[in-house]
Amino acid sequence: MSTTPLRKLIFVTGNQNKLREVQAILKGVVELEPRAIDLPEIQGETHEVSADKCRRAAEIVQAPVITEDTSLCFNAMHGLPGPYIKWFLKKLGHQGLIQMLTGFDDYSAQAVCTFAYSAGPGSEPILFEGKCDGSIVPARGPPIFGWDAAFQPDGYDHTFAEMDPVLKNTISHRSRALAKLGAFLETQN
Ligand SMILES: O=c1nc[nH]c2c1ncn2[C@H]1C[C@H](O)[C@@H](COP(=O)(O)OP(=O)(O)OP(=O)(O)O)O1
Ligand SMILES: [Mg+2]
Repeated sequence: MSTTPLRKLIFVTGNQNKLREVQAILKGVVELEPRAIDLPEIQGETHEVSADKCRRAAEIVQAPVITEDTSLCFNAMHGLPGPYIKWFLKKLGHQGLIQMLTGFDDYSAQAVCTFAYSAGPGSEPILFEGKCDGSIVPARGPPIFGWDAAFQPDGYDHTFAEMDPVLKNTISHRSRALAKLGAFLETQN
């Protein structure tokens, strides 16, 4: 019985926690070559930020590449902070995120993950989006990965930070986006 060699792909990200999850989810599908480059990010909607990151990454590595951008969208705030969540979290912490919503009284939120694939420099990125509905809660669980401790997915009693990582990786925004990316990569050869 012959086995097809795994497809290799460069994943540009400055975030080790993302990388760990993506490697776990894509295990056996794609062999990732990580590049820890912190790409500049434009302002705009999530899909615009994602596509721009991928174009820049393809220029830098001069090869096929994937990048990813994650948004945390508060429904009460019509999707904000969205792609700017990194800076809100950095300045305000978990407690500040929930305080932002006390005036609205609506704590529902959506985690959105957008992968982008470019076949190389000058090749327009293709996007793969995954979403997970939930709510912003007082932080519970180890504060290891971003806002995981403050996000509780709908239908579960635990925050992402409290969950077994295997469970997070089966229900998360990231796993849903990667299911689409994986299916696309299967069609490429
Ligand atoms: O599943 C997640 N659970 C909790 N927090 C998360 C998750 N995924 C991203 N995050 C955090 C990281 C950063 O604070 C912001 C997204 O910003 P984002 O620009 O996509 O990530 P980043 O700058 O850390 O890495 P990259 O070099 O790939 O852009 O939300
Ligand atoms: Mg970033």
